[in-house]
Amino acid sequence: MEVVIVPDARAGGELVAEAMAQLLRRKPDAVLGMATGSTPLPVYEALADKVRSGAVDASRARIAQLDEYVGLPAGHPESYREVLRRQVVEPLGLGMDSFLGPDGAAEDVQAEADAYEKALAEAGGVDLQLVGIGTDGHIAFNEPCSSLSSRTRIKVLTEQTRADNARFFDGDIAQVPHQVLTQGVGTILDARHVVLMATGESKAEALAATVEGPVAAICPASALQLHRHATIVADEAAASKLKLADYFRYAYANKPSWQSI
Ligand SMILES: N[C@@H]1[C@@H](O)[C@H](O)[C@@H](COP(=O)(O)O)O[C@@H]1O
Repeated sequence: MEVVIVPDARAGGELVAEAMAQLLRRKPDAVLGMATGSTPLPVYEALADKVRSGAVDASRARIAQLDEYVGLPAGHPESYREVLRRQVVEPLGLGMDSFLGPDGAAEDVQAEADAYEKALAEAGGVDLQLVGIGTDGHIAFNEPCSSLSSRTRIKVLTEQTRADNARFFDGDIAQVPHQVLTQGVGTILDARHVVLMATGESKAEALAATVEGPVAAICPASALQLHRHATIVADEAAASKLKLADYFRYAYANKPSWQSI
């Protein structure tokens, strides 16, 4: 995996948005897997700027959802479908016909998960999957000890993740659902390129386990070590516990100029 240490979240956002733009120039109907949370926001802002300025045409892009709360009523502002509609689909000038995602309000949740796997396969698979990381090393909503070959399915959140996400629910953990639908670790590994973005000190420990620890289900993000094209984009604070940080900086500074992330 390549580890790119950037000065701040804004620089990371620009780098990842440019990789998405390059992909769209090469493959205009690419499937972009988009994550929720605070971390990817600079990517979405930078990509929308590129679309507005005409630097890239995203009109044929397809947007795929990573995970979703179970049981929030359709249209709930914190359902990830709504979050991605506000933060990605609309700013890129797309309609929801470009969007792929499971319905967290479906009655038969496992059937919905299976249908989502099928929809992703029929769309030709995800070209670039952006993920964040939880403080416990989760990717999407694959909590510690998730199967590293899991597919989209229902999961129960840890208390820590619910506490971390309570800020989106008026700071009230009681409003954060216990159950979620999430792409599995195996589903994420099927994407052609996976980009994990991490910013801030609170992610430093999980990031060190992801990059330099063993591949282990206790840190689901460590499964990215098995991916042939995984890129970690971390700011200085998130990278602060990496033992090989100097090597990663050196490698990035000396890579071929034609090679993007
Ligand atoms: N399901 C999401 C993850 O996809 C995200 O990576 C994580 C971290 O969010 P943040 O980027 O806000 O720290 O939050 C949630 O748990």
